[in-house]
Amino acid sequence: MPRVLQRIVGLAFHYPWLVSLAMAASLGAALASLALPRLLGRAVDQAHGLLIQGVAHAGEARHALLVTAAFVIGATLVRGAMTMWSGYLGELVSQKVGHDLRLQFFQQLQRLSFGFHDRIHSGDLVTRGMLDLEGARVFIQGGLMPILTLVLLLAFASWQMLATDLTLGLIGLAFVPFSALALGRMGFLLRVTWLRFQELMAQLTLTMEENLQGIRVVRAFAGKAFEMSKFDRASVDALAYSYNRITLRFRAVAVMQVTFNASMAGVLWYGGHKVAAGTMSVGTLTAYLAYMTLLQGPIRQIAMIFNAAARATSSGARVFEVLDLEPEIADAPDAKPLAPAKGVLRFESVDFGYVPGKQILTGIDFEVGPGQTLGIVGPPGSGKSTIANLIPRFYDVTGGTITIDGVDIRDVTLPSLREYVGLVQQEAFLFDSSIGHNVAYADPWAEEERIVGAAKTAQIHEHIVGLPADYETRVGERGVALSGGQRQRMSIARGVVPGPGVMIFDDSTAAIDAVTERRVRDALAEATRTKATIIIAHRLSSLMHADQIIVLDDGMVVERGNHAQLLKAGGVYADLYELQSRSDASATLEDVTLEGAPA
Ligand SMILES: Nc1ncnc2c1ncn2[C@@H]1O[C@H](COP(=O)(O)OP(=O)(O)OP(=O)(O)O)[C@@H](O)[C@H]1O
Repeated sequence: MPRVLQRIVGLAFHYPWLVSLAMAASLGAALASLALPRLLGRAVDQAHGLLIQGVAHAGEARHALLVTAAFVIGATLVRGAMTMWSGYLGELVSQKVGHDLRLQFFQQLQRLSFGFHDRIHSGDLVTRGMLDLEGARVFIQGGLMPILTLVLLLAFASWQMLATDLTLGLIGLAFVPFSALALGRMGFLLRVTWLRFQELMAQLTLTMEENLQGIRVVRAFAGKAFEMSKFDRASVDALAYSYNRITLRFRAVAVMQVTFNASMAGVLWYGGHKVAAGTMSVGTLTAYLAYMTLLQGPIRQIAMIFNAAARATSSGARVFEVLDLEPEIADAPDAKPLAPAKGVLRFESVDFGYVPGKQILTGIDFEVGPGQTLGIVGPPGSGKSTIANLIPRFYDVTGGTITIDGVDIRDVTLPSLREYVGLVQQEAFLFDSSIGHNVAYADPWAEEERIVGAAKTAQIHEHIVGLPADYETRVGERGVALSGGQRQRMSIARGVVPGPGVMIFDDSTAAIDAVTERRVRDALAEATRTKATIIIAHRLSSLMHADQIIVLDDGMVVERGNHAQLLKAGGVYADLYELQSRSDASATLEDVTLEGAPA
């Protein structure tokens, strides 16, 4: 059995009692089924006896026939009840395993580092967590549970047929090698087909997800036809693989059915001759045929089991591939919770690259203590957000160190570090939940006054109280009911609630108008009075009050000082300030470089 299937079976055995009961019920169903051919054979012989003996022993024979008939009914009832129980318990176990796997998968997605999420698209992960996981789950009820009944039925019926009459038994089982060959071929090809099908489903999910997220862009740029053709291509390919799968399955079923029917005809022909010659009773031949009929259902089912096994092998491999990953960023074995004394954040010769061989940051040095503000400015792509991502250890530095009060952040536990570092990101993502829940996301037990206080700091309180259910108002999917600036202010409020020791604002006021931004800034200055604060911005008015400003270019610090010192130095910062205060407040350092120094 492939390792993936062994693992799935292992998961089912986390419920040993349920599995044992289901197996016992399967066993009961198989035994009851196996009793039927013999009973039927006996009934035929008894009826035949009644026919040839005439009235001589009619009462006795009729009684015997009735007893056999009662046994047939009893065996049928037992088989029905046991089949129902094994089906019910099998489904129960598989649902429990599905639930466990879903939880493990979701937990793993939370554990895995940003580097992993950069590499694998969320659409692919959604497919693995839903469709592939389902493929692994259904193997338990559709593959593992019926297998015991099938093996028992096949083994016992074959043995009975061979033991009663070897030649007739061999004729009856002649279909087995052909069926095994057809099944083996089908199983191998199906595994490949299922894998490709799952990959295509991931591609479809990805396209659909991207389209829903970017529906405004698609509509604005009339991209409907292009997106439709992209989706259609993947969908047509997936359909082709589905056809391929169905064809493979039905081809194998056809081989099995034809060879089975040929064997059955052989049994009738050879057995008929024996009955005619008086060397076999009609009842024995009937029992033979009944055994073969009994095998017909399982043989059809075997094709389905092979299909379920092939699907589970490819689907399970995709699920376990994610579950087996170790997060690149994890607590060191001897990590201790962060216990900051003063709360001084220091970058010492920090180098970083997202991928090997492509350096993004080089030799970054700075220090920011409690009550101090560091401003970071630089052209787009110069590495400002990357600096912000390194502080809560979304990624680890590739050179140098980041310390808090002299302790390397790689030596402290991740939860304590991330609790200590508050990051208000560029993209103001909001959950589909109430305003209050969104603001208090980092601390769901925050008292109302803290939530309201944070909203007031972010200058969004007035707007919230004007909404139909103020703090209970639901924010639409991804916060579409709010404007860009309102979402950014919500995001600032959310960053302020937990009251972390280091606050980082990554271009988090870009969508807010200049007047409101000034008010946010003043309120934030008060709220972050005792914290180490980092402000990343293109608009210099957002960070000119900072104690220290660093100017980044291509991942390196090219200028450093406070606003007055930088103006005096007359470098790119001074040029940008000139440009922004003269005309264009949204001008960036890229514009300065493009334009050259303003006149
Ligand atoms: N997850 C990532 N994987 C690989 N490269 C990345 C990743 N994120 C950013 N980069 C690259 O790192 C460089 C710095 O990006 P970063 O987002 O830090 O710039 P930035 O200065 O914040 O830009 P902006 O002002 O536009 O926000 C860019 O060249 C970018 O393409």
